[in-house]
Amino acid sequence: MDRSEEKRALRQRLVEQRLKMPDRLRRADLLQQVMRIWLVGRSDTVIGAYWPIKGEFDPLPALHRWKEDGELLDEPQLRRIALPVIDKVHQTLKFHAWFPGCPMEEDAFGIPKPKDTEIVVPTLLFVPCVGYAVGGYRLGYGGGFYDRTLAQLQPRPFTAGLGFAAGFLPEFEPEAHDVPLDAILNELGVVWPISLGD
Ligand SMILES: Nc1nc2c(c(=O)[nH]1)N(C=O)[C@@H](CNc1ccc(C(=O)N[C@@H](CCC(=O)O)C(=O)O)cc1)CN2
Ligand SMILES: Nc1ncnc2c1ncn2[C@@H]1O[C@H](COP(=O)(O)OP(=O)(O)OP(=O)(O)O)[C@@H](O)[C@H]1O
Repeated sequence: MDRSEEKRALRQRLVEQRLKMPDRLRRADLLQQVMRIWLVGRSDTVIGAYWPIKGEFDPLPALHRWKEDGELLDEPQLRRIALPVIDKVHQTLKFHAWFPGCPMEEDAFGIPKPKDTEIVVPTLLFVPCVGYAVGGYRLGYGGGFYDRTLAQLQPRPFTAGLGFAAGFLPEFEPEAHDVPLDAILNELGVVWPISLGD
């Protein structure tokens, strides 16, 4: 098997396993808590996330609460959530404002995306992971959209991968185009960067 066939087989196995996860609700609840605690230390006002597919963790409930927390704190700048929209020409992602109930349409992969809302520039991106590894490396669906987007975005947003513990890949070998994530969170806590304690 060559590298791309190997990655395809690995993706398929991880997605099937994720869809079958018996305790996903509990694990998702834990990861929402990890996200909320982690976000307390950040000062972002625009966060990019994703509309979950194929058993991905849903980051939107925790982000909606993050947005409401900002309103309670009476911050001068309103907090905003954004979702990715594929730029067909450049094969990269742009981020459009999203709010519950916002008009949506399906993209080429059948993933709902905001319809005609404002383009915004997130300072933090939550990135969905099929698998992930030490070093901040990530396995996605093979479109290369995040790699291409991160290679181009100026200034580069802080990137935080989200995945379940079962997606951890101890033997993953990154490729030259893989842009490492700055942090990775799973339902057990922050798993990258590895903290060595004080
Ligand atoms: N929820 C979510 N939205 C997202 C992404 C994501 O990873 N998750 N993306 C992140 O980039 C972009 C869409 N990228 C995608 C790339 C490929 C496939 C896909 O369905 N691929 C085929 C073939 C996979 C293979 O080669 O193994 C498939 O799964 O059948 C879906 C989305 C933008 N939106
Ligand atoms: N910076 C880049 N410029 C051009 N092509 C790229 C770049 N980064 C990745 N690619 C291409 O995208 C393809 C898919 O990459 P990879 O298998 O790493 O995707 P992935 O990270 O799993 O997918 P995704 O980000 O869509 O979830 C590769 O064949 C690669 O050639």
